[in-house]
Amino acid sequence: MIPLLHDFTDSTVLVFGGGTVGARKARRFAREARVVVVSPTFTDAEFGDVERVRVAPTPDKVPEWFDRTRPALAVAATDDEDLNDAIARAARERGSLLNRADRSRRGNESVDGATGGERSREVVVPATVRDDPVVMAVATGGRSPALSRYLRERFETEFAGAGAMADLTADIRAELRDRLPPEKRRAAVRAVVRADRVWKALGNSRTNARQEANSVICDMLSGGDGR
Ligand SMILES: C[C@@]1(CC(=O)O)C2=NC(=C\c3[nH]c(c(CCC(=O)O)c3CC(=O)O)Cc3[nH]c(c(CC(=O)O)c3CCC(=O)O)/C=C3\N/C(=C\2)[C@@H](CCC(=O)O)[C@]3(C)CC(=O)O)/[C@H]1CCC(=O)O
Ligand SMILES: NC(=O)c1ccc[n+]([C@@H]2O[C@H](COP(=O)([O-])OP(=O)(O)OC[C@H]3O[C@@H](n4cnc5c(N)ncnc54)[C@H](O)[C@@H]3O)[C@@H](O)[C@H]2O)c1
Repeated sequence: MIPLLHDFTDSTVLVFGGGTVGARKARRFAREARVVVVSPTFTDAEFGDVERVRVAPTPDKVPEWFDRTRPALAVAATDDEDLNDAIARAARERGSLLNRADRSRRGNESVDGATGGERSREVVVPATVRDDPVVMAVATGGRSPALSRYLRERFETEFAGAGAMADLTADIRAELRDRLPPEKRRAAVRAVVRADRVWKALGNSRTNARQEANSVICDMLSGGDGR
């Protein structure tokens, strides 16, 4: 599987299942997509700004929900395996992406009678660290979601300030565009993102970080390594 970032603006995500997992997926996609959650019961957890439909479709009724909502992505998060299989079939037939919460992937093992190729529209939801405009995603091929979560927590601590660093270096790159030749400009930006003192300064204020970055660039241009 190859990670990609997908823009869900103006798209619909159809979630089946109103349990803890359905709520987590609904929250995740509601930041961008219109989300419809279909389930006979809804847990107390936060679902975000979503449309809830309180029904329990049988497998033969699932395609109607796809026709009604035309989802870019469907999430099968019910505790009913036959229903999750029907959701997977409908997603394949209608050309929607599919996220199955009830199956970790083990090689090409058959799921709902699908062959490896037929699972080509399946997606895994990774553990995600977001510090806009930076996003980091972790997956384990479905083998160990607990490890994904642990690594995500480590990244959150280790890379605090990454969003601010992206903004800072974007500004620097724009300002150096007319002042340095491309090779030197790239070297300057690389020196800044690698400089511990800039990361430390980002924890205090952006003004400090900018000053540290300028000094790293001066050092670099005069032959030092900038750290
Ligand atoms: C990353 C994250 C994103 C999210 O869901 O938002 C996510 N699971 C998270 C947490 C988590 N899930 C589970 C535990 C308990 C510990 C454990 O079992 O490991 C914990 C940890 C916890 O809760 O602490 C149990 C579990 N998960 C799946 C199954 C079914 C199965 O394996 O058959 C079962 C067993 C059910 C059972 O039998 O009990 C399946 C999937 N879970 C995935 C994603 C996909 C694979 C991602 C990958 O490749 O790593 C995949 C395949 C499908 C999907 O959902 O996309 C989110 C962390 C968010 C965060 O905190 O950052
Ligand atoms: N991806 C993950 O991280 C993860 C974690 C734990 C469990 N799981 C798997 O995901 C499934 C869901 O987990 P959960 O903890 O949210 O379970 P849960 O039992 O809390 O929730 C299941 C939901 O499905 C709903 N449902 C039942 N029949 C339905 C129907 N016909 N149509 C629509 N909705 C229906 C139930 O009302 C309930 O809201 C589990 O069965 C498990 O296999 C995945």
